[in-house]
Amino acid sequence: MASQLLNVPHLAFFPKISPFNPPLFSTLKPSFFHSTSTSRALKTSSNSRIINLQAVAETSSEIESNSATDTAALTLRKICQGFVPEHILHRMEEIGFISPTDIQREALPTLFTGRDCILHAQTGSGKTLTYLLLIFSLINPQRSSVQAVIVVPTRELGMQVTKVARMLAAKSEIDVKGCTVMALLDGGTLRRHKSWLKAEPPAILVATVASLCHMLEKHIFRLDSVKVLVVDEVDFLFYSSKQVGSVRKLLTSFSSCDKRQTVFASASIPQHKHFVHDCIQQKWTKRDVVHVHVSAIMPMPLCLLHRFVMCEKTNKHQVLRALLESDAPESAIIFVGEQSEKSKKAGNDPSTTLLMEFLKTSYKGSLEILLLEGDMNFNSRAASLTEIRQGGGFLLVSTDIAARGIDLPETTHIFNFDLPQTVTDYLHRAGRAGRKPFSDRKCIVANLITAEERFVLQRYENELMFSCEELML
Ligand SMILES: Nc1ncnc2c1ncn2[C@@H]1O[C@H](COP(=O)(O)OP(=O)(O)OP(=O)(O)O)[C@@H](O)[C@H]1O
Repeated sequence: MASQLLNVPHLAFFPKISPFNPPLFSTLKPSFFHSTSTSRALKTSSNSRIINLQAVAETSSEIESNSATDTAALTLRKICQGFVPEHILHRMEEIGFISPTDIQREALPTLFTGRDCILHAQTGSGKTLTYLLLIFSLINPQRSSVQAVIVVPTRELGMQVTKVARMLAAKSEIDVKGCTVMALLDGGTLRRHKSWLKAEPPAILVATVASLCHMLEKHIFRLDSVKVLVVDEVDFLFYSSKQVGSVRKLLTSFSSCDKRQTVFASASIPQHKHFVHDCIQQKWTKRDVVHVHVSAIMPMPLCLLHRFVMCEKTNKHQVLRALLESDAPESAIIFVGEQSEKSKKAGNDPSTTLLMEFLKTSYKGSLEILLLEGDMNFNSRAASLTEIRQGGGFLLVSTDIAARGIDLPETTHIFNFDLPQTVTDYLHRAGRAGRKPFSDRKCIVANLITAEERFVLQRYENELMFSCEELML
């Protein structure tokens, strides 16, 4: 193991809080929200709509948990017994899911009562298993209809969720028919899926928004028999993707919140009180939706140690190589910014290509160098992740496409070769490391910044409440 990683001094967390720069990540706002989170009635900047948050408080409720209570004896089996079929519980334990994570302990009892929930917990905290256990508690594999839909933002996340669902649903003697899980993802062969959906609908459908809406608009199937609708990375789908219109349609036109249980999940729900309000007002959820907020005062996992190296833009490749040599990560993701339209038009090579070329010629370590970016075709994207999952250490050069939801538990280091554009992006990129729920292993998030970018990183530190140590090379 790398000496750098083992010898990192224990960082005390002294968030830099100033009255002008409030540290509450929960008050982060998409640009169309007013910034004052404390007032009861707020005006949105875009349409002067008055929001009465009191109304939200009267209907929905919030479970806020910041510390792990003494529940050593509480197992996932105990929480799920009587709700989740025995053969799923057995599989769950075979895979190694024995003790509940905080979100599983806090949310599952509420989910089993049938209430809509917003699962709001740190990256790598086990939200996927939480909603999958709910789904397995509700579906009947003997029925030939789509009973649960999980909506995800990217094909990669869809493949990952499908894999976990299939692992849990693996055929058993009890469940003779087996529970079918279909991945309906952008870039797939929709023709084959159309016939499959019509002939033998799967019990669980994991889908990206565009592919799902295409099938619904073409009347290939309907959501009538859907008991649970999950939207994973919900804030991304609502605030950052171009598909927000389709997501809204999915929640209100193609199905009704009264007829299903709705679950939203993310590690970041900016302005969550407004979001809960919108859920109720827009009928995305029922009125008594529960916001389960775990580690509300600690948005990022404590096992992440954050550092920065100040350097010239022109010197970043060399600095990265020096960091790779000194830290010798077991596996790492190197995040690079998207190429701008202007740079594309000018015919420049994207930073990802330049970095790949540099690493291939000058990195002398043993890790496999792989690339993942949106412009690659779907097959190459799948090949990169498949190679990673086959084991062995990797250096994955990626744009933000790998920042959401991707679970590569062996990742010990994140390098922000380019600083992320937003504080939310920082949280999700950093959260690709430190993904072993009960491990106290420290992981490193290293930022390569220019002097002018220091204040941006400082802002991220304030808002996400972490402290970044300067590293001198
Ligand atoms: N109860 C458990 N015991 C052990 N490992 C678990 C448990 N629950 C989940 N995990 C593991 O924790 C890791 C992170 O889980 P998951 O991908 O669901 O995180 P997440 O909360 O969805 O994170 P993100 O917000 O980044 O998407 C996975 O490798 C998963 O297998």
